[in-house]
Amino acid sequence: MTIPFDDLAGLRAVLSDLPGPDRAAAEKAQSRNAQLTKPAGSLGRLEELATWYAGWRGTARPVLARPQVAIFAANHGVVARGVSAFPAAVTAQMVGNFEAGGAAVNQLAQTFGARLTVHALDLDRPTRDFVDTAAMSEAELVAAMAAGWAAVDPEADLLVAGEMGIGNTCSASAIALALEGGEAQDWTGRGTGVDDAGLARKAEAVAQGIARIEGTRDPLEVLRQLGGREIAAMAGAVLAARRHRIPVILDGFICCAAALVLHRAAPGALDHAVAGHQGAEGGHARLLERLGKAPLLSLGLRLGEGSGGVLAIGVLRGALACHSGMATFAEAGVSDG
Ligand SMILES: O=C(O)c1ccc[n+]([C@@H]2O[C@H](COP(=O)([O-])O)[C@@H](O)[C@H]2O)c1
Ligand SMILES: Cc1cc2nc[nH]c2cc1C
Repeated sequence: MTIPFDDLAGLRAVLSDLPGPDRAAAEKAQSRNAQLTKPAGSLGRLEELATWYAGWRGTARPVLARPQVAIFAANHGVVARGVSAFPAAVTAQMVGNFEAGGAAVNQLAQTFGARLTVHALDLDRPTRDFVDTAAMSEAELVAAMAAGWAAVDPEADLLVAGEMGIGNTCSASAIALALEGGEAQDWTGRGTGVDDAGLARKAEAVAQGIARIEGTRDPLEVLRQLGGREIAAMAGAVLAARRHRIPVILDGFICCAAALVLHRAAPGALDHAVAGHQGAEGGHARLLERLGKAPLLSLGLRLGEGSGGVLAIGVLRGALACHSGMATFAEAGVSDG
């Protein structure tokens, strides 16, 4: 599908015209759920998950056939400030590892039957250091969001958006602080594992970046100012999924910061998304609260690369297998009470 925007005005137009779920399909799914051979409500959140998925796919008895995991990679100028435990070169090295099948997400995607696509975004051209200046120009922001949009397979029936980018927890923290307020420390965590001095440098970079753009509230402008490309691309991908009515499972802190931009830009923009997990990164739990999303899993992950979102495909698969495969009371000849 062609990309329906080539500038910020076009992006805003897309955000103001988001499709909703198929309510009739969701109602049919709800009524099927009520007839399945189990005490009402006994499958807990699996029941609402199946109904939610049915509504977005427009069918009362859906199956999950073509999940896609899209990983976006980019580099960050702010890394020069010593805000990560790893050097920027690791971003490109890990892209090679994804392509060779050697990363955690490769194993998880294979285990949960998802197709993995990897999208490296101008790795040789890091975004500018957001402490000093805007991370991206308008054209760069639009290009990164368009890359995210284009990465989504319109035939997919589930999207997990993931990322790889040394330094990107710093950028994600700054975005969260700009949009949600509070103190830099509230949103700044250890990322790949920085020590106390690194954590202090990181919180300082976040605070300075926010001071530089003081008063900027527009979510897309916050994203342009604070970067990075993979965060913008994830936002573009989640938006494209909405256009195709493809349900989304969100991953960790950085993915949720990308989602937050959409959430603040258009109320309800994340209705087609669930939170895959709550990770260990400082600020992720708070961010999920602000998104109004309860995580499906809580495993102490802080890897990124879509890992927690892919694990949650297993939960969704379980929910849909029960919903679409179970017998009704009438079919099984079981007394319904
Ligand atoms: O997803 C998360 O919550 C998460 C938490 C901590 C680190 N990461 C990953 O680690 C990298 C960013 O960490 P850092 O310390 O370089 O900012 C990036 O590649 C992320 O995928 C991811
Ligand atoms: C090795 C490594 C793998 C990653 N995967 C996602 N972020 C990462 C960061 C590092 C450092």
